[in-house]
Amino acid sequence: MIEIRNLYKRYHNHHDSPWVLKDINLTIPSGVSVGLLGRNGAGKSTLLRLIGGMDSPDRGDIVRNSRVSWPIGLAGGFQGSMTGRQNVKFVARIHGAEEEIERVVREVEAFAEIGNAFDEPVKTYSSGMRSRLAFGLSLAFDFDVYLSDEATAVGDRAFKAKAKEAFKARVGKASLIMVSHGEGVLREFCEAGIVLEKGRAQWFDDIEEAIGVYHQATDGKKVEPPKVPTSLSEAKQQLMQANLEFEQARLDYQIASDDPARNDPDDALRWRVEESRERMHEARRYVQQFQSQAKAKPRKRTTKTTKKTGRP
Ligand SMILES: Nc1ncnc2c1ncn2[C@@H]1O[C@H](COP(=O)(O)OP(=O)(O)OP(=O)(O)O)[C@@H](O)[C@H]1O
Repeated sequence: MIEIRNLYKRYHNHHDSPWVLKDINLTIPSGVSVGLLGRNGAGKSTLLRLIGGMDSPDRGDIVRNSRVSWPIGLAGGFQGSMTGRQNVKFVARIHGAEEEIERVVREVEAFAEIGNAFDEPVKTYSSGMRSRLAFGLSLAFDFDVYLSDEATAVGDRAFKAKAKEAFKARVGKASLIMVSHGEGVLREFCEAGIVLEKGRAQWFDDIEEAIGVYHQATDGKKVEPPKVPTSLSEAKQQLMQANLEFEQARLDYQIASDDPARNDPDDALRWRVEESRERMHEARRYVQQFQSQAKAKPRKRTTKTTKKTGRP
């Protein structure tokens, strides 16, 4: 269980600087995976860092009765002049896993899949390679609660799939507190949700309810959880809708990318494109499934009957 009591946080220590988080009171039960939602700048990463003990609150307390990870994939802590292998050994040693160093190194090397670069200095890595190393490192240790800040957004499709599998393998043994703009990812991994709005936090036992409240607060939209189609025509209708949503998301992303005032479209737009593409693929799979079922079904033989006798 993690208890957060009367927590306040702001970044500049003069009195008129705004509170990023004010008077947060939450109890996160053991074994419950939680999604953190809120618009850009709402304080999600700040809260996650505070829970992980990487930063301290201005007021209030966080009581952790379980082993809590650092945010998965946090790549900032590596020593640039040391190789990936040396960094991993170093962390394993300070984490008190002296007798397990070889296992940790093996697991991180296998997970990160960065080839010979594992023995090159980390300062030569791309940000994706750093994230892979950091992701592998977090997962090589057993925690009761893993913290994840957009960690599933790292890497290409294959790596994302692998990251998801790694998370799934831990469900049951450990829980997650996850920040993501990807609602599909939150639905997949979290049961409960916390919505941050104007420095305050609201707890929901059901992630679906949290997603609904978040949308209501940000864009006034009512969202429905994705439905499994029950017929070919329903599947086709969903595919048409998914195509439209994908095109719209792509257009919004393109407009934001072309806008010289924004140097980078935000994560929320990127996630919308990714997720609507996923939904489109899924909708297409359902259509194909119904079509092949229809083909496989033996057609009912219609036997002609004569009107008068009723006999064939
Ligand atoms: N190190 C820092 N120094 C000063 N201000 C900061 C720092 N980190 C975050 N902030 C500010 O605190 C607020 C909350 O930031 P935070 O990154 O926690 O939000 P977030 O909800 O995770 O946002 P996003 O969805 O954009 O990642 C923002 O206004 C941000 O500018």
